[in-house]
Amino acid sequence: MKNSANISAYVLCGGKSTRMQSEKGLVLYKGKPFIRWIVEAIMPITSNIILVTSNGDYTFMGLPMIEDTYADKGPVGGIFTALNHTDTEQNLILSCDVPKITTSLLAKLTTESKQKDALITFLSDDKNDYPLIGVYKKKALKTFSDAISAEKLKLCPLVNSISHHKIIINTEEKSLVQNINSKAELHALNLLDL
Ligand SMILES: Nc1nc2c(ncn2[C@@H]2O[C@H](COP(=O)(O)OP(=O)(O)OP(=O)(O)O)[C@@H](O)[C@H]2O)c(=O)[nH]1
Repeated sequence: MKNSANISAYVLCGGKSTRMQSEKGLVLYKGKPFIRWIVEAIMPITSNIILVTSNGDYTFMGLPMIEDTYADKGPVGGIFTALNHTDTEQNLILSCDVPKITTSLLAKLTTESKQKDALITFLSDDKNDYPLIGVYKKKALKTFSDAISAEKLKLCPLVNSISHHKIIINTEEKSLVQNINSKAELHALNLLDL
């Protein structure tokens, strides 16, 4: 069931892709660009999907695109741009480097987020937080604006410093949230999942 009136989705496609050395959201997993895998996983949750990027190479997706309000502020700047733009309380925010993400994991995230008062709900495991697979309330905007003013641009400490709820993923789900940052990781992914 679509609930596009209640939730927006923003995929962050900015940054430098230094480790991948080519635009991360456009590299191929099983012959399909990362961005397409991610958007297809989001579609059953909401059709209100926006890409946060100024890179015209993403226009083939046929989705709205918005530019960062503040350039070169990393994911914190991308999230600010999304929360400043949105007109929904709930906002699914994803990075463009998680091609194995699934609709069912995103549905778990969005459902739990609605039941919690926390400003941010995101996935986590025993070692890592995954704040770029998260739901951010519009009310979190001030946190991001303050962080940019103070040049506090590290996302993990920031999300842990305000009201948040972590959804602990199980062992099988760990491979679904893997972010692919380099050519070596991409190569391994395509080899393992052939
Ligand atoms: N809109 C926007 N997205 C960003 C920005 N910086 C990073 N991102 C996105 O945030 C996610 C995580 O990015 P990182 O892996 O931390 O950084 P990166 O610049 O993409 O890659 P590296 O240069 O290899 O660190 C990815 O989806 C990026 O596209 C930014 O300044 N603006």
